[in-house]
Amino acid sequence: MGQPEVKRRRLNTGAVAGILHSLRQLGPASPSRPPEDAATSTAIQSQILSLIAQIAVGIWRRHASHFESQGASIKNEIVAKKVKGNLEKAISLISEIEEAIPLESVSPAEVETRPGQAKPPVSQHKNPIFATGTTSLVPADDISDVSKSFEAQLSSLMDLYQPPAPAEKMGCDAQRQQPPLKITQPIPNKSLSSIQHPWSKEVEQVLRDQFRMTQFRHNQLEAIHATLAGKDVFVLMPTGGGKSLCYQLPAVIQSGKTRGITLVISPLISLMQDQVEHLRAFGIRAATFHSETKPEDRKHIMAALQTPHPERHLSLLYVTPEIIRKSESFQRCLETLSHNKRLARLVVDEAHCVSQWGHDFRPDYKALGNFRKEFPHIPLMALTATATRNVITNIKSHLGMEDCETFSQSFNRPNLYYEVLKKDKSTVRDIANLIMRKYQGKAGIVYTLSRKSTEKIASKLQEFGIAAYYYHASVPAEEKAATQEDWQEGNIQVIVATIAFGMGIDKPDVRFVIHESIPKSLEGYYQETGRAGRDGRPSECYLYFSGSDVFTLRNLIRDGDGSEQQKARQGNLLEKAIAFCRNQTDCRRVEILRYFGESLSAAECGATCDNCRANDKCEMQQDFTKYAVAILMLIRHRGRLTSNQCVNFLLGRKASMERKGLEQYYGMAKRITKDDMHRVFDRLATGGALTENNVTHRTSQMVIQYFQLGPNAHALLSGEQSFAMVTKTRSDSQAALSATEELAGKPIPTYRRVRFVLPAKSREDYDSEGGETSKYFPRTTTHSEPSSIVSKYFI
Ligand SMILES: Nc1ncnc2c1ncn2[C@@H]1O[C@H](COP(=O)(O)OP(=O)(O)OP(=O)(O)O)[C@@H](O)[C@H]1O
Repeated sequence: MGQPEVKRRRLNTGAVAGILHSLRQLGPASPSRPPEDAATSTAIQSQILSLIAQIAVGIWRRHASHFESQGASIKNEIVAKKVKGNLEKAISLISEIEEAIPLESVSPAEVETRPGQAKPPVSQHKNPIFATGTTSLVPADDISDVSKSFEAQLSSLMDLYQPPAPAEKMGCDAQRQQPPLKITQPIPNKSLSSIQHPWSKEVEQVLRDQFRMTQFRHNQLEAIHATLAGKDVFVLMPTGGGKSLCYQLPAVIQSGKTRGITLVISPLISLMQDQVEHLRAFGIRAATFHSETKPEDRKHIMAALQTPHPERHLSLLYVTPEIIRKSESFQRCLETLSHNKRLARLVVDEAHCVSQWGHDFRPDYKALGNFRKEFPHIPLMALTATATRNVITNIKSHLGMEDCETFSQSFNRPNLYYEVLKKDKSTVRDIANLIMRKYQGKAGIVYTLSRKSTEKIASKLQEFGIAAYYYHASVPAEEKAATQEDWQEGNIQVIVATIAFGMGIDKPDVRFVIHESIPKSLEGYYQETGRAGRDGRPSECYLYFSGSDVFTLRNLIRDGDGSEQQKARQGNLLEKAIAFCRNQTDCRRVEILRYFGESLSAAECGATCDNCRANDKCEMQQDFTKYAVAILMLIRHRGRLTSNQCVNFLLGRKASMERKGLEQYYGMAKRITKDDMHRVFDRLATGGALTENNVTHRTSQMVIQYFQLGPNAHALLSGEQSFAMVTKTRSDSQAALSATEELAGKPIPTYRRVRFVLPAKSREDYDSEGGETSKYFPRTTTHSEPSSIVSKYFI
């Protein structure tokens, strides 16, 4: 029987228009909705609009040949309409494009034999939005790929847009049952009245009257309840998610299980001061205590802490970890506080600084490990926006809070677009053009590696007429504050900075973050890009990648003062960042989230990264079964292995592993790239063929990320299942990036032969994370464990 002919389906703009009509009917803020909903509604509408524009551009790209003459102008117009927020016009332009695309007949056989794609059922689309008239949907169609991801995102946005449920049905339980909210917006219509705790009423009142907020964001209330109940709490929230409220609000509650002062450890003096000013504006008593606090203020604070009711003088005290470590008189105050049962909790902000495994370890944070031993009954709260699973294990074990309540949230920042570009001699000019073309009057940050290059790039941008200014650790404090303020107020458009700039920045409308050079780790990259789009509106992140930057960073690590183990750790973080840059296949959003142990389907990216958007990819389905099985066999043989041990052995690279009995596997993957082998490994882990087992090393306290066989290993080992992976390359950029790869991809031994040592002067030119901190918390060589190999140079 002849198979029916199907037609490629187009995006149904009529249905899209229908959705927008319903959105308008729902209204931005109906009288029954609390005011915060208006912001939510606007943010959702703007995301829907952005999706529509992305689809339009996607369709245009895929069918550019049909619009030789008018294509570019239509695309530009759509982008312009998107910027102006004109929904109707954007939709009608999509229709115009659609009209120009002829429906093509495709035989099912052709659809089925397309390489690298699963067999699609030829059926009507399940979602009525996309099931149109008589035209059948062929999911393998490239347009429907776009519409599928659009559909997924749109339906989750529509879920957020549901009319409010009756107040009595909402409450703590109702909120817990909600799927994790990926957009960091206040949870709409959450009733506070049904929360049953002795402190519930007071919490509600303080939120409204003192913090002047109407809603809690995702996990805030849960974290507050847990700490008020005297439990240890670990809060993982994306940048800008609202971590501060989780400890600031409980600090003023009188009806919790623990009373008195909330002690907050924070790594940056300027950050503390901002927080204290903010709290004082709300009428909350707060103070800072650090190396620069005037003696009379210190005396005053310490006297207050020793009174029977210190909370009458202070609710929150922000201190640097260095004070906890060094000041004996402060230690005595803490003992008195604890003895008087007036130390309500210890809060460790930016808790990733505790972990030597993380990207921004601070030796002074290490001393916090003693707190639990000295004050076993004081509840702890640790908060961070960037921590991989093993860093989390490390922080908890170091602070002695393994049994804490953990509140984690998706790290996904759906409004951010990610793109990696090739860096060459004209990069600064390209950056200037990009800013002038796309970001007229919009704020942004350009990150670069060295202090000198911040100054050079800023002056180059100024030559183009861009209001740019530099910022790095050795800029005098007053100038730094003035630069930040000017940028915050819009007098400076672009800050060109080392990583010294950023911690604690709460500017909502940063529209772009450009990395002019590769970041030292993906945690750093996530944190730095996280400064864009805190208002939830679409914003872009560009990273310029070059082999010479990799070369510089590898040498900085190699020539650092740390132990071999520490260098290996720093090297590992950098290698992951390099692999991310060189990857032209996988969705960048998926890769970032995978790094933090979170899984997301590429469809959910909705073409908001360069790899998902690229239409010049050449796809190939490759069978990697023998390599996947080899990984599993090695791990079965050894019980557990790290991904590097395993991959290096198969690649035939220097491996510490005993080869006896495993000779057949050593070097068997020589022809495969290291990145592809890591991709195979990662996919086995996400597919359940491997399971992660993080182990804290007893003596060094390092967390080692081991992998063991997982429940789905058997199917591969028994030959029941094969393992294929799509490899894609991008035709134009491939040549360009592989040229840089030639340098970047070279193993370290090559550099050893041509020993390259950065002159000491140039090493000083690089900043560590929170470069300002180094000034206040000098990391001297007397410390046995330097904070970070790279940062050692910069202090
Ligand atoms: N429930 C809420 N309702 C409205 N605004 C809120 C709420 N919670 C926090 N905010 C606001 O959100 C912004 C970000 O909060 P906050 O500075 O605590 O984020 P963060 O998680 O510490 O971010 P980062 O990791 O980047 O420092 C602040 O302006 C804060 O006032």
